[in-house]
Amino acid sequence: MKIAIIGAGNMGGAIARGIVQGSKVKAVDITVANPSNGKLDALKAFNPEINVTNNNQEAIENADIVLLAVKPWLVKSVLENISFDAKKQILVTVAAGVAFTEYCKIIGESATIFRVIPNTAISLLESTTLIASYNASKEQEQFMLDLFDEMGLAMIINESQMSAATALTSCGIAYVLKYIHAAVEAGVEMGIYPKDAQKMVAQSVKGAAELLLQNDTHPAIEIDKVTTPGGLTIKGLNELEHAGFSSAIIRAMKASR
Ligand SMILES: NC(=O)C1=CN([C@@H]2O[C@H](COP(=O)(O)OP(=O)(O)OC[C@H]3O[C@@H](n4cnc5c(N)ncnc54)[C@H](O)[C@@H]3O)[C@@H](O)[C@H]2O)C=CC1
Ligand SMILES: O=C(O)[C@@H]1CCC=N1
Repeated sequence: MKIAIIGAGNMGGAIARGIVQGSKVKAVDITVANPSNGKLDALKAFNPEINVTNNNQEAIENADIVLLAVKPWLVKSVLENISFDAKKQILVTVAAGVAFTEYCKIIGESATIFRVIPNTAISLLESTTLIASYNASKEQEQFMLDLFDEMGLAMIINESQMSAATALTSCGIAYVLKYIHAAVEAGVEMGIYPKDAQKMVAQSVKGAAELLLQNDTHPAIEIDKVTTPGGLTIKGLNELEHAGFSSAIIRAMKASR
């Protein structure tokens, strides 16, 4: 299985590195294309067996999968400037907010296409990756699921849920980081060194996530375990709600759909 990745940025670069560390595709079978050399040089330094090029057409020659990792507004021009073979090749795209119908207009309705939305934790193989398919067989879906499962947790969903799920996971990681940033600032104001505060908060967030993932419980049950009647936590929780915390999160998620 040969994969061409067009665009070596945050997503394309991290996916190339992630695939190399997995078991599904060999480094020699990956070719990454990017207009400038800096990111390609970094990939070569990571694993010299990865092929790199400045030429998108050269990258996709002989590829079974063409993975598009450019900004959404470049998708059309990049696809129009390569000779993608919809009979032989599978298109995988990470562009957020670009529907299957848009790709069909360029490469035809019979093409097999996957929309894949990772988040930036893919660089640590800790992504939540959403996958929607168009014209794909069960075997092709399973391959994509297995490929991205090696870079975190991958889930197959319908395209109709892609925008909402992207808000929760791919945009959502930024909202979690925003919470961490704010909590660290609170720690600094209360006299804790930023580095210490960041460790404390980040590990607390990791612990909270693990409680839910490993115990499969509800957040309210875990919150109840923390909250002593008349104690410290309830004072802070009520402050959060007076300031509209839950409402702000819900509005943020809905705004980024
Ligand atoms: N950053 C994120 O958290 C996520 C991004 N996405 C999607 O991933 C896509 C890429 O985003 P990032 O990796 O963050 O952007 P980026 O800007 O880091 O990477 C894009 C890369 O494409 C290259 N490029 C530009 N024009 C090109 C061309 N004509 N041919 C080949 N390569 C070209 C750029 O040099 C750059 O290295 C976007 O469509 C975005 O919607 C999806 C999920 C999460
Ligand atoms: O902000 C964005 O549009 C991209 C897609 C999801 C995460 N980052």
